[in-house]
Formats: sequence, C-alpha cells, structure tokens
Amino acid sequence: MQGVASTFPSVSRCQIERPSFKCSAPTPDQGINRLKLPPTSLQTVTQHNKTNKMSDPWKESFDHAVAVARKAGVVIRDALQNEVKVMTKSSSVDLVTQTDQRVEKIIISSVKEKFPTHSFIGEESVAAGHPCILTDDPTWIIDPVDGTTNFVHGFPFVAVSIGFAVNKELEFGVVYSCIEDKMYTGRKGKGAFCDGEKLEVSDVKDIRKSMIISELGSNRDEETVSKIFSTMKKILCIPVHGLRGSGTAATNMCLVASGAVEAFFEIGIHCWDVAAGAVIVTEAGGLLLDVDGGPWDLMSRRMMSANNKTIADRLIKEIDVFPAERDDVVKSKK
Ligand SMILES: O=P(O)(O)O[C@H]1[C@H](O)[C@@H](O)[C@H](O)[C@H](O)[C@@H]1O
Ligand SMILES: [Mg+2]
Repeated sequence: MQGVASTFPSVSRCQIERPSFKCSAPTPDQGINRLKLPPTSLQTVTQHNKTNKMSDPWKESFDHAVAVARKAGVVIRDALQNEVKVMTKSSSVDLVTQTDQRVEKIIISSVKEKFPTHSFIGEESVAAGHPCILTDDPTWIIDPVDGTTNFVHGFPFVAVSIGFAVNKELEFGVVYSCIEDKMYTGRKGKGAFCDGEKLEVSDVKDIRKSMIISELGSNRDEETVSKIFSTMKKILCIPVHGLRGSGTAATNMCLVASGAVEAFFEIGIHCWDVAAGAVIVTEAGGLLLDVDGGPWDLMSRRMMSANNKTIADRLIKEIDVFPAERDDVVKSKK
C-alpha cells in the first residue's frame, strides 16, 4: 500500500512563542511483555524463538513500535524547547508543525527498514495525498503527534499513537504520552499496560457517579459546534461528576483504560487518533461502539469507548450526531 510521503504540503505559517518544558530523561521500559529465557544452549534458544514467532507472530513488530514510539517522544520533547512554526491543513484551527512531519518520517522509515513488506496509514502522509485505505496487509496506523494544538501551545498532553492491524483487525496499540513519560500498550488477548502495570477499566455503572472525557474537535461549523455543546450540556445535566478533555483522543482512551474516566466519545476523530487506544481500552476490559450504539468502525470517524455498556448506552442517548466524512472515502483527483 502507500509508502512514506517524501514531502509534506507547505501551507500558511505563523509563529508562536510557548513556555518551555523541563523534561526528565526517559526511563527504560519496565518489564513490558519481556521474554524471559532460561540460560540454555543456542540451539534451544533458536528453537524457542521459532516457536515463539509462530505462536506470537507480531511480538517483534510490537517491540519495535514501543521502541520507536519512545524515540519519537524524545524528539517531540526536545522540540518543545524551541519555537514552533505553525502551519494549517483543512482549516485555520487544524494545525500541523514540522515536528509532526519529521516524527512521522522517523517512525515510517524505521519500520520500513525492519519490516519492508508492511503498509502504513499516517496522519501527515494522508494530508500529503496518500490514500487512507485499510487492506489485509500488516498495517501501521500512525499519529506522530496526537495533540498537535496542545504541542503548539505547550499544553502538557501530547502522545505518539501507533496502532497495528492485520487482516483489518487491530493486533496491538502503543500510546506514548511523551510529556508525562507514560508508555501505554495493549495487545490482542494479552492485556493492556502502562509502564508494565496492568490496566483495568473502572467498575462504575451509575452514570451519576461517572467522569466522562470528550473533545470540542476542530470543526468550527456553527451547527456542528451547537450540537457538540448541546450534547455536553445534556451529559453534564444528567448530572455526571465531571466532563473533561485532554486535547488528545489517544490519551483520553488511555484514561478510560486506566479507570480515571468511565468513557470517551467524539465525532470527527480519525483512524490514527484511535487505532492504538482501541486495543488498549478493549484489553483493559472496556468496549467500543459507534455513537449510535451500533458496532464500532475504525474508519467511521466516530467513537464511543466506555468501561461498560450501561455507561455507553446512557451517554449514547444524549449524543446529537453530526456528519463526518469517513476516512476511507476515495477522493477523486481534479
Ligand atoms: O490532530 P491531532 O493529531 O492533534 O488529533 C486530534 C485529537 O486527537 C482529537 O481528539 C481532537 O478533538 C482534535 O481534533 C485533534 O486535532
Ligand atoms: Mg491525532
């Protein structure tokens, strides 16, 4: 499928001064699914690796995703110390920086080198005109900087998000919340973790005891904004304990997985915002639905992720749905 974008579009620029961050050096991964081999002969080790590859075919890809996400996070943290050149994509509030583009190139080129047959869907490659179609190929679904607006303003929630799908099914997700220095991971059938600690969604069933997270998005069409606000008003007035937004869908989903909030929903997100988080939430015991209660679809740009169906169904009743064009719509070339 599509490869790395050689050049990203050049768009309108302005400059912004931001507060600088002081960040500690990253710590090594603490026991994230590390393979422990007993001391034994080379032959047995080789045999063990072969068996392991068959029973756990995506382990190498997963380990690589964790390593490259951490490396990307270091690049993002370093970039926070400097002035950022801000460019725009679909509208004046859809921001992109050279860091988004650079980090995506770093991730894709490192994956290509190790796994030359794999495919990619990356936020900035798609912005540069690459197709956003999921095939049966092993596919890396990448948001190099989830929370670009946060990054531009120095609001301290920014994540590298890497989802991985095979035969159109998500196999693992890695979200590195790089300013907090938290590594979230999920692998199909193998659980979800944050820095090696197992994650579990909250067991709250009473919506009146819940905390919900959502976003205002980057659509400034008045009718859409009214629907977003009317939804939030209705949810607040249920009442719920609180309504929050971190500015990154990937981080929001990790907060559902961690049990810090009961649910995250948004219309207008893209597949790269939620592919990794989807695995992390489900592996932590949560569920994913469409915002109308139907089955969730990665390309639909709609997401309801919750700790349980009682909470999800109650929220779905209050959502004023608005249209968002699917990610996999093939645009005709003019
Ligand atoms: O563009 P990036 O990668 O920063 O991602 C988006 C967020 O993930 C959304 O939840 C959020 O609502 C915003 O639309 C934001 O753009
Ligand atoms: Mg994003």
